[in-house]
Amino acid sequence: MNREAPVIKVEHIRKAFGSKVVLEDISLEVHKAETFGLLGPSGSGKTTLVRLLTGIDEADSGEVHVLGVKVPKLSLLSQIGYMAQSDALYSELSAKENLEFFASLYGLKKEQRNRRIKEVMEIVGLEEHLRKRVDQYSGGMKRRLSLAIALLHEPPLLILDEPTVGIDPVLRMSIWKELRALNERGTTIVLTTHVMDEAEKCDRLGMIREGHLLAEDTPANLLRATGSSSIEEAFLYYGGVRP
Ligand SMILES: Nc1ncnc2c1ncn2[C@@H]1O[C@H](COP(=O)(O)OP(=O)(O)OP(=O)(O)O)[C@@H](O)[C@H]1O
Repeated sequence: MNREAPVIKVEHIRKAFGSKVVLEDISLEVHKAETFGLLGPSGSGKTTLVRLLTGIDEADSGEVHVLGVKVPKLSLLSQIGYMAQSDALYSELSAKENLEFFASLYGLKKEQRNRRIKEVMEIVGLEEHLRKRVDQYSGGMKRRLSLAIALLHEPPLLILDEPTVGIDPVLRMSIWKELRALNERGTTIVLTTHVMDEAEKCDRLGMIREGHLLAEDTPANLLRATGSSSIEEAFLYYGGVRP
């Protein structure tokens, strides 16, 4: 049992776009140094939920607290490394210039900035492409650069929207290793995925479908509770598909 105050506390949030309800009565907690995965099919509301956590969007009702502060709060942004699904990069600039821009935004001093740029580019395996313009990057390379930017200022909370889409299995494995190392150093991670084997790697999983949180527990407990042999089967169980 984790007795520290949760890093994220979501209470009964609801979000609609026009008449379409996208999230309905979602409550969950994420604790320090865990990796919490949001698993759900396309359109289930994962991106909407993580955007509410960052404060980019606001819920219609309910509350979100991050690191003890009610969201949205501008000062929280320096505490969060957010990797959006669509890459927010300056394509006419080099990777280095992009990283320098974000580093200055986060107030990193020159020495720290240079050290971190080197470190994060090594983590994502792009150190050889530092000076290349982003418009010459492949889709997967852009994803990796976006992840590097999210890691740049060593935030205590990482919110990653589909971080490994378009990334090859070898690099994906090394990124997971790095995420684990970050956990061990105290970083809390929330990520979205619809890849089942990736979901299994999370400490806890929230299964989301059509804006409802179907279940939330460790992968092992979800398997046990549903008598499933795979996370995919457990997801189908909670979704009402019983073999
Ligand atoms: N700004 C918006 N205006 C209107 N509808 C929106 C908006 N943003 C999201 N939606 C709708 O909300 C629903 C949930 O979208 P969301 O992007 O959160 O899903 P997702 O689970 O992240 O999907 P994916 O895995 O494909 O990214 C979808 O039906 C989407 O069309």
